[in-house]
Amino acid sequence: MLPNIDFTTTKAYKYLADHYIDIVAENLKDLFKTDNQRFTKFSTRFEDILIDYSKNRITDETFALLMQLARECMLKDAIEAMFSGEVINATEHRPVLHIALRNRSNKPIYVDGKDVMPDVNRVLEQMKTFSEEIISGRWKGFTGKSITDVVNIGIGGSDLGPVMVTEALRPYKNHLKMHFVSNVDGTHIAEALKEVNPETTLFLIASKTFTTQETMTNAQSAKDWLLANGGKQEDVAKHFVALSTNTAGVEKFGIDTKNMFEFWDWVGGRYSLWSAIGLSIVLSLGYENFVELLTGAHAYDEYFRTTEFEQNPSVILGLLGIWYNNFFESETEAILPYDQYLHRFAAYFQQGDMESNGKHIDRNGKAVDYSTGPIIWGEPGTNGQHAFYQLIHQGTKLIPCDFIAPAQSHNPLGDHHMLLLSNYFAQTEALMNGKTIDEVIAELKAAGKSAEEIEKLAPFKEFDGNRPTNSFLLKKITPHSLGSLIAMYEHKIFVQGIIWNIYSFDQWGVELGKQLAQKIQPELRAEGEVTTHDSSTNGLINQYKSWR
Ligand SMILES: O=P(O)(O)OC[C@H]1O[C@@H](O)[C@H](O)[C@@H](O)[C@@H]1O
Repeated sequence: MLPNIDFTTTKAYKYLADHYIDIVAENLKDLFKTDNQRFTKFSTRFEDILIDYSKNRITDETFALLMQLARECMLKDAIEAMFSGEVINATEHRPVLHIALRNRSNKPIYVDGKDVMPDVNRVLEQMKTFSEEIISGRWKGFTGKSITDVVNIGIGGSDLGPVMVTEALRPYKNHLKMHFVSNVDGTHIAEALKEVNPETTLFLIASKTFTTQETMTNAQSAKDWLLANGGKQEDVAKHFVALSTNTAGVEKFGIDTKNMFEFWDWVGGRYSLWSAIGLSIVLSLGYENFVELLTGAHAYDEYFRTTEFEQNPSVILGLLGIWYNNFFESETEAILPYDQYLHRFAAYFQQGDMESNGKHIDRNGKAVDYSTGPIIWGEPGTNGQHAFYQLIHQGTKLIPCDFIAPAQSHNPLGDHHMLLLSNYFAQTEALMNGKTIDEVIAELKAAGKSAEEIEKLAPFKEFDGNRPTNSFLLKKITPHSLGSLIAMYEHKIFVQGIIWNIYSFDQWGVELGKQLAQKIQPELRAEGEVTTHDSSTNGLINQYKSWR
C-alpha cells in the first residue's frame, strides 16, 4: 500500500509556505557570495554523473524542510512498496516493476507469489539469440538475403524510449538501419517504406496492448506492402515479429507467437524500453550494450533505494521540482541537453513525466486543490539558445531548467565540444547572475553610447537573473551512464507522484479522445451531413467531408 497523505497538511508544507516568503526575496547570486561551500553542499554524484543543484533558490533551511516533507509523506515506505512488487498502480490493480527488467542482481522479485526474474531472463535470452541472428546476417528474408533495415512500428512508450535511446547511443550502433514509425498519418509509414527493400526489412510491431489503433493500422499497411512486393503469407514470419503482452492479439494479427517477445502488465508503457520493447535498441546496438544500459539503470535503482534522501539525486530533484511547482507556481520545466545525440531526451520525458503526473485526482479519488505535474519541454542546447531562451532569461515566467552535458564528446572535432560546453556553463551562470542596470549602463558607456541612448536602451538589456537551474555533467554518454540517467529521472517522477498523492502509473486521461475518435470514424466513412456533435465539431467534420 502506498501512503496516503495530503502533503499540504504536513508540518513541513506549512513551514515551507512561511519560508518561501523569505526565500522569494533572496537572490541566488548573494547566496553564493555568503557561502563559499554552496557548490560542495548542494551537489552530488552518482558514479560518473555530477548533479549540481546549487543554482537553485534554496538555503540549508529549504533543503532540510524539503527533506522533512519527503519523510512526512513516508517516501521511504513508498519506495519499498514499489521495489517489493506491491500493487501500487491501484486503478489498474498492478505492481510497477520496470526495475525488475533491469534487476541484474537477479534477486527474486515476486508478483502473486511467483518470482518474475526467470521470465525476465528468458525473454532477454530470446532477444539476445534473435538479435545475433539478425546482426550476423544469418537470418534471411524471403529471397534469402540478410536483413539490412529494421522498422519499429509503435507509438507512445512503444516508440519514444527506443527512438531516444538508439539516437542517444548512435556512436555504438552497428550496420543495421533503424526506422521508427508511430503516427497513424499514412505519410509516416509511406515515407519509411520508400527507404526500405521488402526482401531485407524486418518489422517490429511494438505494442503492449496490441490494440493501439495507430500501431495496428501501420502494421497492417506494412504487411500489405510486403505481400504486394513479392512476399507471400508464409514469408510474414521472416519479416514480422511482435513485442507485446497480448499473445491472443499477436496471433490474431497473424504473427507466429514463436516470433513474439513477451513482457508483462506490470511494465508501464512509458517505462517499457527496458523490456522486449527495447528489441530495436538491442538490434541497433547489440545485446551487450543493451545489458550495459540495464546495468547502469540497475546500479542507480539500488542507489535510489538505499541512499539517504539528502544524497539521493531523484529525491532531491523531485523535491526541488515540488518547491518550484507548488510554492513558486512554476508551470513548466525545461530539459536542455547539450548533446546532439540526446535530441529526443526531452520528448521522451514529456511522456514519462506528463503521462505519469498529469493528474488532478488524488489517491482517495478526490480532486486535489494544489498543482501537480509540470509541463515538460525542451530541445538540445545551443539550438534552444537561438530560439526560446529569450523567454527563459527575460520573460515573465520562472522556468526551472535542467542542463545536461557530457564532458567527453563522441566526436571530438576541432573546438566544437569546448564551444558547446562554454555555452552550457555560461547559460546557467547567466540565468543565475543576470545583469544589473549598472552593469548595462557601464557596458553601454564603454561602447561609446550617448547618455540619451543609454537611458533608452538600458532597461531592455537588463537581466534579473535569479533563475534556477540544475546541471548534470556526465563524464561521457555511454550505455551505462545513459541507463543511470534515465532511471534517475524516472525515480524523480515517482518521488513527485508520492508527494502529490496521485497514482503515477495509470493514464486514464488518454482514453476519452480515443473513444470519441472511434465514434467519429463511422461518421467519416458514411456519406452525408453530420449533426450529432456540437456546432463546432459538426462544422469541422462537414467541411472536411466536403473538401476530401
Ligand atoms: O504499447 P501500446 O499498448 O501500443 O500503447 C502505446 C501508448 O498508448 C497510449 O495510449 C498510452 O497512453 C501510452 O502509455 C502507451 O505507451
